[in-house]
Amino acid sequence: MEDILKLDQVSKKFGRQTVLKDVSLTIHRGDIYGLIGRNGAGKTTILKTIIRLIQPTHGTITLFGVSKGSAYIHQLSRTGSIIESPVAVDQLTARQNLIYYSKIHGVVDPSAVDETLKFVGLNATGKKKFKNFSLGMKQKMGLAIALLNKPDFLILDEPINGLDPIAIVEFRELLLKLNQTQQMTILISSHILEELYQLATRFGILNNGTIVKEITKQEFEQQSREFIKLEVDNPDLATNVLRQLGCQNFKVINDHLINIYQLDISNAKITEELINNHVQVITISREGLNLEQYFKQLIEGTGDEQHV
Ligand SMILES: Nc1ncnc2c1ncn2[C@@H]1O[C@H](COP(=O)(O)OP(=O)(O)OP(=O)(O)O)[C@@H](O)[C@H]1O
Repeated sequence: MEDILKLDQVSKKFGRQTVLKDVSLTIHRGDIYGLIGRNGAGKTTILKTIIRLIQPTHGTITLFGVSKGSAYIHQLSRTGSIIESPVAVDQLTARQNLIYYSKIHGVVDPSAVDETLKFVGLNATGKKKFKNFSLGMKQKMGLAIALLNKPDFLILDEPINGLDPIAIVEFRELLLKLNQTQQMTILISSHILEELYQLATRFGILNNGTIVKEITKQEFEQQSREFIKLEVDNPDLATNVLRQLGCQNFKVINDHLINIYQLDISNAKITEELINNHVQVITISREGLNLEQYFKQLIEGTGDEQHV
């Protein structure tokens, strides 16, 4: 699998504050990589070091196989980005902005402007100027500018922050389309886990400037799958009862605990059969982690329910 981006032990200090500590992460071609972290964790700093808005204090960043000098800058032309908030010219319309930025970026294909406007859904905004756009329109404008040169790698810093639920869905669909139809690799930072979960294929979890875990969505789903946690006085007898109930998929964890991964038999039925067979049920509960709980467990932090 081709690596699009690799950070190897990247650190960044601002004065005496260490903001990134030995950050290592890898993004493969075709990934939608969700960079998760609380406010101030260092997400924007990582993205800025990638696009060379700031220089790391230590470490190596390799983009499309290149890590140094003007060759790196050259590879940056294969990326598109929105860092912090989308930037466009206030006094210009959507179309005028795209014409302006296509000149700046040296985009030669004249059809790129209209195609891109249509793709992001800003083709009917007429004479409305960027300064009068809604936040959702501004994000789409930022995306359109980032897409003008048909990048292979898109870097987005909290692009859905502040968007209403419909705008979030629209934005998500645009990104999925880019990934699925144009094989665009996407790095997206966010602290809105639920949203990122629906989009990303891999996650990097950042806490206090350190990547504490990289995990694919598939691995996460395996680790977080629901199961029944059964605590009993006699696991040997309990497993016989489970088999009699037609349950094959369970694991004895220790001399009290059994995890049951087959969820088609109710807790009530299991409890009833165990009691009938003189097994004492100490506790029985459904377990499983969503991304938010997983994240909280990893960083052992606090936060509100939706946003960490
Ligand atoms: N140019 C700078 N000079 C000094 N400190 C900075 C600078 N840029 C960022 N920081 C500090 O680095 C830390 C990480 O900031 P960063 O913006 O990367 O976090 P973040 O994870 O993107 O947060 P948020 O979700 O709030 O955007 C913060 O403590 C911030 O104050």
